[in-house]
Order: sequence, then C-alpha cells, then structure tokens
Amino acid sequence: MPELVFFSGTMDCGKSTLALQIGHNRSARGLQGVIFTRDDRAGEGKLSSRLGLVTDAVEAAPDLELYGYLVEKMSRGDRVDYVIVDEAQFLAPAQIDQLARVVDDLGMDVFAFGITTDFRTKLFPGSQRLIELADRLETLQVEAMCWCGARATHNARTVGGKMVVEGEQVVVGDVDRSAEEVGYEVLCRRHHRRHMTSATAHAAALSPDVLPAGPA
Ligand SMILES: Nc1ncnc2c1ncn2[C@@H]1O[C@H](COP(=O)(O)OP(=O)(O)O)[C@@H](O)[C@H]1O
Ligand SMILES: Cc1cn([C@H]2C[C@H](O)[C@@H](COP(=O)(O)O)O2)c(=O)[nH]c1=O
Repeated sequence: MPELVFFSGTMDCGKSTLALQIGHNRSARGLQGVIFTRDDRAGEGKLSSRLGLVTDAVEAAPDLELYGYLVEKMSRGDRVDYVIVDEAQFLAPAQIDQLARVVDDLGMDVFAFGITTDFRTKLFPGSQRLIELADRLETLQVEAMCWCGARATHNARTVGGKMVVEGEQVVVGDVDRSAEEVGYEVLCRRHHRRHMTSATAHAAALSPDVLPAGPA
C-alpha cells in the first residue's frame, strides 16, 4: 500500500541526507521520483544536506498545487513513481492535503521530511497537518545532541549566541552560524526552557561567581 510518511527530527539530525538516500536507492532500481522542497538554505529549487550532497528539486512555492503539478507531468508522458518532500514544515496545510491525495488517488509513496516545532516549540502548520494525515510518523535515528550531552529535542533560535523567543516563525538559517548572525542551536527541553545555549552556559561557567576561590 502506498503511504504518506513523515520523517521528523530536530534541525541537523540528518533528514535531508535520508531524503537523498531514499531517492538514490529508488533511482538505482530504475524508479523515477519528483523531489519538492521549499526555502532550502542552498537556494531555490535545491535539496541540500550538510554532508555536502545537493540535488535539484521543484520549489514548492505557496501557490503550487502539488497534486495538479504531478497529474500534469504524468499527462505529458513523464513517469512518476514516488515523491520526496524536504523542508515540509514550510508547506501550507492545503499542500499537505494535496500530498495525501497523491498517495490515495495516484497510488504513490510520499516521503516528507521536516522539523515539527519552531524556535518557540510551536508546531509549524505544515508539520501539524502531516501529523494529522500521515500513515506513518518516523523519528530520525541519528539524534542530535544538546551541549550538555542529552538528546536534543528542541530548536532554539539565537542572536549573538543568546536564545531569542520573539520573531517571525520562518527565518531560513543554520546551526553553527557566527555569533552575530541569526542562527539556530538544538537543545534538550530542560535547556530550551531555561534559554541556556552553549554560549550562555559557557559564559556562566566562566563567571567569577562560579569560579572556585583561588589565592588572592
Ligand atoms: N563533517 C561531517 N562529518 C560527518 N557527518 C556530518 C558532518 N557534517 C554533518 N554531518 C552529519 O549530517 C547531519 C546533518 O545532516 P542534514 O541532512 O543536513 O540534517 P537535517 O536535514 O536534519 O538538518 C549531522 O547530524 C551529522 O550527523
Ligand atoms: C526552528 C526554526 C527553523 N527554521 C528554519 C531554519 C532552517 O532554514 C530550516 C530547518 O532546516 P533543517 O534542514 O532542518 O536544518 O527551518 C525556521 O524558519 N523557524 C524556526 O523556528
């Protein structure tokens, strides 16, 4: 039975890499897929992994009707066996409904990849709809780690290394950005709740208040 599968995890846990691997394994067996993405860091119409691989993709702009796109492609004689969607959190809920229709009416597997929650721990609308509609939810196996060594479960947005909690839901960016830039850091829930990033934890550890008393 064809399925709508939602592979989710924090930022930097290997979602795009897995998307590329699934595509590679299927194309190695002669299957043909369509890859959709939205607002990848590498630019429009790209699916990129931090392992260095990048492939062309169809930019799923807000006004792109995904079911109609695939039907039109097939009516031109192109074969489509499966669909991959990266950065699925950025899709509109209606586009996720279109993906469910692709599975049910066109009989294709759809593999969607994305983060579930934003920097304020709120579900992205696209991810919420995927959780509601997916046949299967898969949590990525390669767990990202918080600076404390615990499993990272949340995405923090940082400015100058400090966690921020105000701002637009969507700001394309990356982990390991220089201190001045808007960036992201994955944290365990305990440190996300306390707004403790690696930079602020490091600064606190160096503070004279917590240094052991030495000779005068
Ligand atoms: N230099 C590296 N060597 C080995 N693995 C790396 C390296 N850089 C990144 N990775 C792996 O790639 C993962 C990020 O992959 P990516 O597919 O870009 O993540 P996501 O799409 O979930 O944000 C990291 O968690 C890490 O496992
Ligand atoms: C938490 C959070 C993330 N984003 C953006 C930042 C990146 O461009 C993507 C996630 O990409 P990845 O391949 O999973 O690393 O989402 C955002 O816009 N808003 C947020 O709150």
